[in-house]
Amino acid sequence: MFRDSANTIAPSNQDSDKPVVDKEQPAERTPFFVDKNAPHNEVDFARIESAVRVILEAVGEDPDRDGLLETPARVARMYAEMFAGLKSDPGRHLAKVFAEDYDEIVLVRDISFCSMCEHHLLPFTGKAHIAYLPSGKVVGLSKLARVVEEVARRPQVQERLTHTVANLIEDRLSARGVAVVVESTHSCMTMRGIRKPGSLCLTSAMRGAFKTDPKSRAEVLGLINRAAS
Ligand SMILES: Nc1nc2c(ncn2[C@@H]2O[C@H](COP(=O)(O)OP(=O)(O)OP(=O)(O)O)[C@@H](O)[C@H]2O)c(=O)[nH]1
Ligand SMILES: [Zn+2]
Repeated sequence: MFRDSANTIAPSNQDSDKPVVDKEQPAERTPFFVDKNAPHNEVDFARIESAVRVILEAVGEDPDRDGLLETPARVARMYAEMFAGLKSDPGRHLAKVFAEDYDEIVLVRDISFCSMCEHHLLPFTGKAHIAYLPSGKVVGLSKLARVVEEVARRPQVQERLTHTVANLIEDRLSARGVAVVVESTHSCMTMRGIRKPGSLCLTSAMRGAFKTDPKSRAEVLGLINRAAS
């Protein structure tokens, strides 16, 4: 992330204590924080907006009442954000690697994510833990979180999220082993339907040595499950 200079506030002038906005900045401004690597997906805003109007009418609401006037546009923006990873290639984050003579476990734990259940279009949120056994090259740690973030931004089931991340890391890093464990709460099980707040869904995908060698598997699961110190 970086701070966009176009959005900086000029120092106070002598007449007022209030900061003044730099006159040089363009009328159309980019967001204050811009993450150039964030996933991006164009959605059809107009169609989402008209669909949301239809849904509001169908549930007995008046989409023209004050409080709901901007709701269709808000929902369209929300879907653009929630589904930003739909057409992107999350593997691109694993393209830059560093040669490193290290062949033990690399684990990034507790990567928070928010995804969307494809059955109900309700969020499921939780944490992903990613471990791999490098084969001569390592990747920047943040890139593992970027992969999770991007794969999460799709409508899906947790199982697919889990094995998609594992496959990407195995393929792109030629890792000797990959372990991905995902734990999350599904709103469709807590807010509606069976209504079981507190229920947790755990999924795992093991590849290479973590799948075939019980000792490696036990070691990585021990690290993942280790209580935070
Ligand atoms: N395997 C799996 N199931 C999921 C996931 N997210 C939601 N589900 C389940 O998808 C199922 C959809 O079941 P359906 O019977 O088609 O839909 P439903 O009548 O709304 O189901 P209920 O939630 O039981 O009311 C439900 O059991 C959900 O709990 C997921 O990530 N993985
Ligand atoms: Zn669901």
